[in-house]
Amino acid sequence: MVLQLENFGLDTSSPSVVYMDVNVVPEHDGEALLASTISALQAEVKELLAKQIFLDAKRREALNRILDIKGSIRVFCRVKLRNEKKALPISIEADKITVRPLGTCKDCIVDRVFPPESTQDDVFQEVRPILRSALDGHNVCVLAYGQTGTGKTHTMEGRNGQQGIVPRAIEELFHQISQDKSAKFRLSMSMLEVYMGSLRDLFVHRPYSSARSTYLIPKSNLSILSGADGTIEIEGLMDVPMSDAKQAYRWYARGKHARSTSWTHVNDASSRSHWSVTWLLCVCSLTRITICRLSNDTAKGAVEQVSKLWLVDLGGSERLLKTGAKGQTLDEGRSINLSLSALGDVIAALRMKRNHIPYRNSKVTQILSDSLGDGSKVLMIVHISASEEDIGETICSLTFAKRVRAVDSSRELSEESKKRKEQCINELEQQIQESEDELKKVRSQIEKTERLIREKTKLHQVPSDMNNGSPRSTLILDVEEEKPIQRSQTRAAPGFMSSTECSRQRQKLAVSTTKWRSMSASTRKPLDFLGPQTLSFSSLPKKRNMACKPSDHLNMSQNSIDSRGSTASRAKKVSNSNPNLMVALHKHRRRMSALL
Ligand SMILES: Nc1ncnc2c1ncn2[C@@H]1O[C@H](COP(=O)(O)OP(=O)(O)OP(=O)(O)O)[C@@H](O)[C@H]1O
Repeated sequence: MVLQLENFGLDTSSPSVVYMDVNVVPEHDGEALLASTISALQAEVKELLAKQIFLDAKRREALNRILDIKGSIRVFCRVKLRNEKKALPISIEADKITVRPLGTCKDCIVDRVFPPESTQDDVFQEVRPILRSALDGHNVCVLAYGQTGTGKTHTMEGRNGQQGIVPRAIEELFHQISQDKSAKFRLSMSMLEVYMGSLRDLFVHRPYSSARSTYLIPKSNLSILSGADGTIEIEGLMDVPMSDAKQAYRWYARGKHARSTSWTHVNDASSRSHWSVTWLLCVCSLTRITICRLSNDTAKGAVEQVSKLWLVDLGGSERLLKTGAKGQTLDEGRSINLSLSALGDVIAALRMKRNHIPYRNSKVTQILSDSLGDGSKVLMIVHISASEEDIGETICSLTFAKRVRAVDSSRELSEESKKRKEQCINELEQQIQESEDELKKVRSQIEKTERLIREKTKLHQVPSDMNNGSPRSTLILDVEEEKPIQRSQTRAAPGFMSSTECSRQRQKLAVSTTKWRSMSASTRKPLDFLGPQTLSFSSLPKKRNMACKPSDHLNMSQNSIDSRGSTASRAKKVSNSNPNLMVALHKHRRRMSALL
C-alpha cells in the first residue's frame, strides 16, 4: 500500500508529496477523503483571510494614530539656495528657520525643514505614510506653497530626471495596491487648473490652431458641486480610470503638457511680456487621484470606501510687484494672493477647531473643502529661498507657514513631552512592522493553501483516458512544482476522477470567463477600472447551481476568477453535508457521469 498523507492536511509549510494508492483505498473512501481535505483547506483559507483582515485593520489603526500624533495638518519647509557666495541671511535647524533681516531676528518652527541639500527622496519619505493613509480611506492633500522659482514644481513634478512627489506617489500607490491583498482598489485620475478664478480640465483635448501656431484653450465651464454630506464634485471634470502606473504616467504627462501649452498660448495671445509672467503666476494646478477601496468586513460584509488624494502646486504671485503689473493684471495677481490667503484662513480655522470654516472664499478652498477637514491629512510644503535678495518674500512665506501651523499652541511641546510623543510613535511603528511581517506570513500561507486546494480539486477532474488499463495507479502530487506526475498509466481512472456535472459547469464557466475577457472594452466598462486580479464574480453570466454569495465577490485570495466561484460553491456543498450523505452524493454523481 502506498499511502502517505501526512501533508494532506493543513500543514502547508513544507513541500508536500502525496502518494495515494487508489487501488487500496476504496473509491468512495478516497473520494470522501479528498473532499473532506478540500473542505478543511477551504476552512483554513477562510480563517487566514479573517486573520488578514484583522491584521490589516490593526496596521491601519496604528498608522492613523501615528499621523494623528504627528498632526493631521503638517507644515514642512524646503529651502532653495542659489549659487551664492555671500553669507546667508537665514539659519536652518531640524524644525526651525531663523531669518535675520536688517539686524532683526524672526524664527519659524515647522514640523520639518528640508535644507538645500535635501533630495527628492528625503521629501518623499515624509509623504509616503500619508499615501498609505489615502489607500486606507482618508482624504489627503499635499500642497506646495511658495514664491515663484523656489522649487514648488521641482518638488511636485520633478525636473531633470529627479522625479517629484506626483510621479513617485503614482508608483507608490500601485506598488502598495499590488502588495495589499486585504482589499481591492480602483484608481482614477483628474487634473485641473484654477486659472483666473475659473476651473479648466487639463485632460480635455485641445485643438491645434495652425493660424495661431498654438493649441486653443476651450472656455472653462466647470462648476463645483457640493453634496448634502459635504462631499465635493467638479461637474464635467474628466476622471480617467487607471489600471497601472504606466497609464497614470501617460495621463499625467498629458495634463502637464496641457498646462504648459496654456501658458504658451497666453504668452502668444497677450504679446505683452510682463503679462505672461503674471498670468503664469495665476495658475494653480491640481492633480486628483480618487481611490475606491473595496474590502470585505466580516461583520459588515462588502464595504466600499472612496478617498481622494490631492497633489497641488499652488500659484505664487510675489513677482507681481517686481514685474510692475497694472490694471487688470494687477487685479488678477491680487486674486491669487486672496486665494492663498483664503487657504491660510481655512487651515487656521481648522486648527482652531472653529465652527465656521471659510471654505467659500476661494475656488481652491471650495475644491479642497472635503479634503482639508475632519479625518483628512494635510501636508503643506512651504518653499523659501535662502538668498538675500528674496528675503522679503521669504519672510512672507514663513509668516504664512506660521499662521497655518502655529495657531495650535499645543504643538510647541516641552522636551519631555516630545520624548514621550516620539516613544509612542516608535511603539506604534513597531506595531505596524509586526503586523506587516505577520501579514506577509499569512499571505504566503494563503497562497500555499490555495495552491493545494487547486491541486486537490484537479484530482476530481483528471480525464479518464489518462488512467486507462492500469491495474494499480499511484498518483504523486508534487505540490512544489504544481503539477501532478503520473507514475503508472495503465488503469481505468477511478470514478471520482471523471468529470462530474459540477466540474463540467466549472469548465463552462471558465469558457464564459475567457469570452468575457475578450469582450470589447466598452461592454465591460465597470470592470475595466479594476487593477490586476480584481475581476468581480458578480459580473459573470449567472450559471445554474453556481450561485455566489455577495461576500464571495470580494474574495481576497489571489485566485483567478475561474476557481473563485467554483470553490465557493463547492465549499458550501461539502461543509453542509454529513459524511454518509457526501458518499451518497458522490456515488450519485458518478452514476450521472456514466449516463451522460
Ligand atoms: N531643490 C532643488 N534642487 C535643484 N533644483 C531646484 C530645486 N528647486 C528648484 N530647482 C530649480 O529651480 C528652478 C525653478 O524651480 P520651479 O520651477 O520648480 O519653481 P516654482 O516655485 O515651481 O516656480 P513657479 O511658481 O514658476 O512654478 C527650476 O529650474 C528647478 O529645476
